Amino acid sequence: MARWTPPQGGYLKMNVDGRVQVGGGCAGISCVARDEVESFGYSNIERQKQRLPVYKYRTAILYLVETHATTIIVGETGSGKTTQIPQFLKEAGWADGGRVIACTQPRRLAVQAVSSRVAEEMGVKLGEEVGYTIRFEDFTKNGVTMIKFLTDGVLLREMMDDPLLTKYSVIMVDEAHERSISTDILLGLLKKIQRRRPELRLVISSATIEAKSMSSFFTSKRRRQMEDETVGLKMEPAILSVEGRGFTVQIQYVEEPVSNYIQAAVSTILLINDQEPMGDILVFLTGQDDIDSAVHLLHEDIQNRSKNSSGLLILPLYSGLPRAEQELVFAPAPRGKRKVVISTNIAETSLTLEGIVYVIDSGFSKQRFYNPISDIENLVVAPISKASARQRAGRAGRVRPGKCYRLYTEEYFVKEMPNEGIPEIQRSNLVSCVIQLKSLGIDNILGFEWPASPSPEAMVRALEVLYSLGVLDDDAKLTSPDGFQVAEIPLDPMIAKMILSSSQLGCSEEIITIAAVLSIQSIWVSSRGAQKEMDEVKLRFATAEGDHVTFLNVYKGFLQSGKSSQWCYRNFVNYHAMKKVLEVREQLRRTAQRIGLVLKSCEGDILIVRKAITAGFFANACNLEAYSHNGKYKTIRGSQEVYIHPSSVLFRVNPKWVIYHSLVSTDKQYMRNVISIDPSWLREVAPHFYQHQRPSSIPH
Ligand SMILES: Nc1ncnc2c1ncn2[C@@H]1O[C@H](COP(=O)(O)OP(=O)(O)OP(=O)(O)O)[C@@H](O)[C@H]1O
Repeated sequence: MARWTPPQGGYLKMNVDGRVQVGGGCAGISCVARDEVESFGYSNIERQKQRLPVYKYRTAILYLVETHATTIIVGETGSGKTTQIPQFLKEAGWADGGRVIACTQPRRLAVQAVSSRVAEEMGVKLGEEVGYTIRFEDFTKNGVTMIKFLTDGVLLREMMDDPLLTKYSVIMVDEAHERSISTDILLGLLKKIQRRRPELRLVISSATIEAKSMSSFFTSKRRRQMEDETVGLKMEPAILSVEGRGFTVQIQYVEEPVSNYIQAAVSTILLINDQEPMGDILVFLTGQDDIDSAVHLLHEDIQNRSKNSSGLLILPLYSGLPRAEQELVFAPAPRGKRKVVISTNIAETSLTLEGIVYVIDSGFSKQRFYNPISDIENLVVAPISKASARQRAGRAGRVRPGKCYRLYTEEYFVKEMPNEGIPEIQRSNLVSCVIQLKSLGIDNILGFEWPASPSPEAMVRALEVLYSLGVLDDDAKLTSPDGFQVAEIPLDPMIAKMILSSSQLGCSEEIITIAAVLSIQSIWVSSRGAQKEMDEVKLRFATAEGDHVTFLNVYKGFLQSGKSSQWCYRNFVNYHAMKKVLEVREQLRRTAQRIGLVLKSCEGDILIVRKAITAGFFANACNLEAYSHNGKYKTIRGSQEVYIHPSSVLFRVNPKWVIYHSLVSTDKQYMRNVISIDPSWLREVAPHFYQHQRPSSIPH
């Protein structure tokens, strides 16, 4: 990850381009002038709806959906696709007779935000006519919910119980341009479903999608033949382009490339605060570490220098943040305060934060990159695409005109920034994806029709891992019962396998707690500027066995305290995260019971807990280099150089053999959540995987 040296203070010089890049047209609606901004009404929802560009296309959209199996709708960000199209469909009767209209989103936060907006617009209670489902959370009512927002991942899971998705009349796949891995799998499967259920309508909506390539994906000889069978219904997709945008967003670029985007973002916040009229600020950085640094720098400024900046209300936003803290970004800023939301690209699409007038775009995001040769998946800070940059700018023009400050030059934007990002499926580990397809009965994965084909190497790697986990058999079919059970658990197959093994070993209560903690980004609060104190407190829970066992101690302490928030505060434990752990744990216990696992505690026999972890994560085993003084490990498979992350309780302890849960890549490859193991367990739990290993590298 590139780290730039901070600039020597001072504000950035921005270069205002006269052209309006985002939101230029206002769709025939006259844009409000700045002095009108404050009084721009939120009151009349109906009037707001009618102002949206998509409103003029209502009849056209309904006609196309009626007459075409698939309709592709391309429209600028803010044109009203997400919030309005499901309502049009409902009004036209697509939810009559107990049928449901689905609208998928790549991100959980967007699902929640958009569903509450639509419920508000329709004047109904969220969870009734309009509901939502995200992993571990279902806010819908059978027979009552007519419009359901859900993540694309959840819709994939629903196919396991109902492969033809029979309760849905229309499925709208929103933000298709993001090309998330689940969106791509979903598109491939929906195409298949339409062969069996031509009456199912698809609406694929996107801000920037190359409509032609999506259209050719949904066009085939077979589909043309189907037109003769489906009287009056066209199987070839229709494409509709919704002209018009939200409000004007003026774009500003830096004159010279910035050397440190965090510092540059902070300087720009202060610049806006000093020089621009009231209005909230949304900043796009890459991840929690960047965001924490920016928040820290801003707080320093508030304390040390600028009196003005005391009027700032600073709010971080990232997916690992507990829900209650995420929701703060939606609340209006107190009078006289300017809200500054510092976010990852979680806020890039579908979200409307009402007060946002200014957007600061760092030009970077954290992206997944998987190398099938080394079998390592990293989250890397990488430049965003033009499509993302436009989405980010669009967050400023949602309910009033705005400004977007791009922390890169115009020349870079025009000449170097790629138009579109690489689809996630082409840069991800495919283990979860393969098991999902297998569980849906798609046996010929290599022959599956993908909107963008994944690499054969990644596919083979995934098959190999699943085979070694005992999830697939020699014919690459799901094994029974293990394979089917793993597929039923809505977590990474390695975690699912760990849970399965714990049921056999008699420690499922402990392993389910660990799985719940691992599904949360972090159970610790950020150090509140007291790193040393925090490290000391952490030591109270730490064990020489590693982080997973430490989590068990924290969980135990939390229960013994009577689930006290005070206890959490004293111990630097995030109370909301622990509440989430309880929730997820309950869900996992229910899933485990449903699929026939034995729920049992090992009453403190930590050795079998570590063995169960090894049964899921044997592929992540590492060995400390002989005579290594700097804690250098090598992965058993692939011989990659890795180190224990400083946040791990095993940092500096450096046991000889360890297993990690995930890798993060900064200046080095760091293992996060690490546990020490006995290497003889590796051959015991995964004989196939380690059979070709040099005998000397794994002791018997
Ligand atoms: N929570 C909200 N509060 C106020 N206005 C909102 C809210 N949600 C949506 N809107 C209004 O509706 C407009 C359209 O939002 P919608 O999400 O439907 O657009 P979209 O075309 O799907 O854009 P995107 O591709 O960015 O999601 C917004 O620009 C905003 O004016």
